[in-house]
Amino acid sequence: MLEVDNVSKRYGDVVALEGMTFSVHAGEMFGFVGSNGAGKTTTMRIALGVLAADAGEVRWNGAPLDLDARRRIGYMPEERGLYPKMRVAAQLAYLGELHGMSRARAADAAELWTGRLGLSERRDEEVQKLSLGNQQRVQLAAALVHDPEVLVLDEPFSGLDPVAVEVMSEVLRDRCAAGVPVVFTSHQLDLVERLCDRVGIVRDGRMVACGTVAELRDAGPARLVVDGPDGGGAWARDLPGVRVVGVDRDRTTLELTDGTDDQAVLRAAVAAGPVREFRRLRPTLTELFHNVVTEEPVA
Ligand SMILES: Nc1ncnc2c1ncn2[C@@H]1O[C@H](COP(=O)(O)OP(=O)(O)OP(=O)(O)O)[C@@H](O)[C@H]1O
Repeated sequence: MLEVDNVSKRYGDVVALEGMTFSVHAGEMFGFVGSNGAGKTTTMRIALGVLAADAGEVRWNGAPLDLDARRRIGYMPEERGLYPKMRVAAQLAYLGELHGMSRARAADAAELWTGRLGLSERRDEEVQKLSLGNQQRVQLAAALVHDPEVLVLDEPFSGLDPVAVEVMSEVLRDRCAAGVPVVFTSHQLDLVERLCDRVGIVRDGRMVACGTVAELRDAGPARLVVDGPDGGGAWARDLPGVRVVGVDRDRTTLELTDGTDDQAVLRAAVAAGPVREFRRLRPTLTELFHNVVTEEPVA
C-alpha cells in the first residue's frame, strides 16, 4: 500500500499542499483529480521522492519511502523525460538497466512493452521523430519496463487518441489485476469514472473528497426524480423533510433532508396520482467535481 500522510509543501509564499492525505492499496486504481494548480503534480513528485515535503510522510508498505523503494516505483512525469535522440527500444532497455536489470532482461522487457503498447513498428525510430501520442506510449513503457511494484502516472491520457486511450487503459487494468497499486492524474473525468476504483478530488492543496465513485455520488443530500402526479409538484410541497428543487411539467426533482424515508415520498406520490417514474438522481463525477471546486472555501 502507498500512503501519503499529511503532506505539506510550500513554494515560497505559495501553499501547494496542506495536509494532503490518501492511500492507494494493492491492485487498486486511484484517480487523482483537481483543477489546474490544485497540487496533483506536487503530490506525485513527493510520492516519488524527487521533491521533498516540508512536513508529512510518504510510506510504502508501512515504511517511509527510501531510495530502494523509490526504484520500485514506475513514474510517468508530467514533463515527459525521454532522450529525444535515442531509439525507442534502446532507450527502454537503457532505462531498465538503470533500474538494475541485466542487459538481456532489459532488452526482453523493452521488446515486451513496445509490443504491448503497439510500438513494435517503431522500435528502431528516434523518440523525437514519433508523434506526441506515440511518445506518450513510450513514456508509459518507460514507467513499466522495470516491472515496478507501484505506478504513479501524471496525466497519462492527455492528448491520446481513443485507440491509444483503450490500449493504455487495458495495460493499467492489467497491472492492477497483477496487484500493483496505480495512481494517475487526469482531467478526463469520464475516463476516471470508468476506470478507477477510488477517486480523490483535490482543491487548493487539500483532499476535499475521496472514495469510490459510488460513495462520492451517494454523498450529500439525496435527490429524487418523480414523473407522476400533475400540478407542478404541489403534491410534494408540504411533505416533511422534502424540498422541491425543480419542476419540468409532470416531472419533479426533490431533495430530501437526511433521514427522510423515500418510500414515504413514493406513497405520497402514488396517493396523489399515477407514478410513471421514481428514481434516485446521482450526480456524475463531472457534476461532483464542479460542485466541489466551485464551493466557497472554508474559512
Ligand atoms: N517549482 C515551482 N515553483 C513555484 N511554485 C510552484 C512550483 N511548482 C508548482 N508550483 C505551484 O504549486 C501549486 C500546485 O501546482 P501543481 O503543479 O502541483 O498543480 P497541479 O494540480 O498538478 O496542476 P495541473 O493540473 O495544472 O497540472 C500551484 O499554485 C503552482 O503554481
